[in-house]
Amino acid sequence: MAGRLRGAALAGCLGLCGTALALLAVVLLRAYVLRPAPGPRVWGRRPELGFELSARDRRELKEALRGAIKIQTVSFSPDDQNTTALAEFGNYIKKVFPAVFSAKFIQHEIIGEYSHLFTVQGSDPQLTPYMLLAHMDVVPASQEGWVAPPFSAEERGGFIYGRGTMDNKNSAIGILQALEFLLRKDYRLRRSFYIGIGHDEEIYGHKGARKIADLLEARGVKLSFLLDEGSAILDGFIKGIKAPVAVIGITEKGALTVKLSVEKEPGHSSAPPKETSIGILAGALSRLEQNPMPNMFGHGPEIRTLEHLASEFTFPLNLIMTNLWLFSPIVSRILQQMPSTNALIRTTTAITMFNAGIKTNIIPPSAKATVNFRIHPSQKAEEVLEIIKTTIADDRVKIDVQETFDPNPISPWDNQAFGVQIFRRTLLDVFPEVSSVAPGICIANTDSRHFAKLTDAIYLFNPLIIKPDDFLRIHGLNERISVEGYEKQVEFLYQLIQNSDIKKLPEPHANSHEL
Ligand SMILES: CCCCCCCCCCCCCCCC(=O)N[C@@H](Cc1ccccc1)C(=O)O
Ligand SMILES: [Zn+2]
Ligand SMILES: [Zn+2]
Repeated sequence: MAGRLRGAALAGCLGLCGTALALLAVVLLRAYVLRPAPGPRVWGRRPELGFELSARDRRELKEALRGAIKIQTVSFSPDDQNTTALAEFGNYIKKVFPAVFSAKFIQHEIIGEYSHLFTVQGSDPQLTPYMLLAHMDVVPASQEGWVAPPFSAEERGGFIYGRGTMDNKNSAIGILQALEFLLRKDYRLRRSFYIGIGHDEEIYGHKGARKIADLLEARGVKLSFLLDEGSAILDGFIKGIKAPVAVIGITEKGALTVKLSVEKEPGHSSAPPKETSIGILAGALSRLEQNPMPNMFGHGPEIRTLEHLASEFTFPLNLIMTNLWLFSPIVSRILQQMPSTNALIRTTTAITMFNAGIKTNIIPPSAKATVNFRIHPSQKAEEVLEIIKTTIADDRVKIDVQETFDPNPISPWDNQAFGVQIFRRTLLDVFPEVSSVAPGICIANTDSRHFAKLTDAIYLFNPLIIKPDDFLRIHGLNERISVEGYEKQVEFLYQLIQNSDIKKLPEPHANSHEL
């Protein structure tokens, strides 16, 4: 009997060890043998024109950006914009980019009073055009807390400081600068493209980008791809990855802004009711904050980001990332620890405004708050609204939806995706230190969502190397760009325009490490 028991225990143990070993074997096999091929391509041609800058070009490039930063194109709210500055910006680009404005094959139109649309006619009408998008308006900036005033464009230690240096005059001016340099070198464009520069991106883009999109749609335009702001070359954002990695947004989150309000009879504060409007609203807000929206890791493209970057991680994280089918619970717990990575895996909840009370001894008649949700790609606004109602669970709290839109559809990311291959090629040309290019999610919103009817290939990427510290400067204090970083951005755009002139993508080549 004892022998039989021992035998059974041994068999059980062997079974368990066997299962563990088999699991380990599968993990290793998947990690090292079954890794998906990155899909490299062989590109015969290099951009025709190299990006060599004279001292004069360098000065001109820097001063063009600095001049634009000094124009205070601030969007305060949908009905409060600095329209004088928006008009000045239009005059400014005309002055600074004479070749762009005088080329016979470039049509310039002003849309919605202040936005700009450039139609650059290439020599080959058979090639489907693409579009580069940017915006000129900026969010307000406080005067305090900056090392140099936010509209001074002061240069310090190799950086230009100012509102808009990263979001997003660097793109607006950078695109025009790249085209200006190409035109001055008599580059003959083959593929047509559009440049859109919106004037109200920071307040939803209804008068600028939306109108540009409507006009192009009415003209029957279809785009091979569209590139806008929204992600970057990330350096130090992800624990365990040392090298900078290019994460290109293939979708952006949706948004839902709700106004919550509670109305109550006012009265004398000496005999207060059990609950005031402020107390009731504060309770509702606290419930929203204490009960974050569900963790959706694995239901959206965030999992593809990690899979693409798996080989960038050091051991044993590389093993974990290659086997997310097994380790995703641990990974999702790690991701939710940092605000920027937490934003990738769930709909975020941000209480952004709170107003209540009129005098120290009056029971407040009303309390109001605004809560801004950014919706994970796997959810819809309607679903999020239901969760909000259930979480608040108090009929005294009135919920008004202010603005809402669902997440963008997911753009293609494969060997046939023209834009993706062009970005990869251009990154290789301009940022050789970047070894991985991965699809990702834009955690904020951009003007690009207005263009969904013109293309299914919308990509969000700024060719700038940014560190977590830089991310805090966007909409924050001391927004800045390094002069070198801006030169690289212009170089990227300069080469991207040339690379896009390719007729057809080269065939994938299994053994090449070019891309
Ligand atoms: C892996 C970790 C990921 C970290 C992400 C780092 C990404 C860095 C690039 C960030 C670019 C952000 C672009 C922001 C554009 C922007 O500010 N959009 C605004 C637009 C808007 C304005 C009013 C109301 C709704 C929406 C916004 O989203 O608030
Ligand atoms: Zn922006
Ligand atoms: Zn912004």
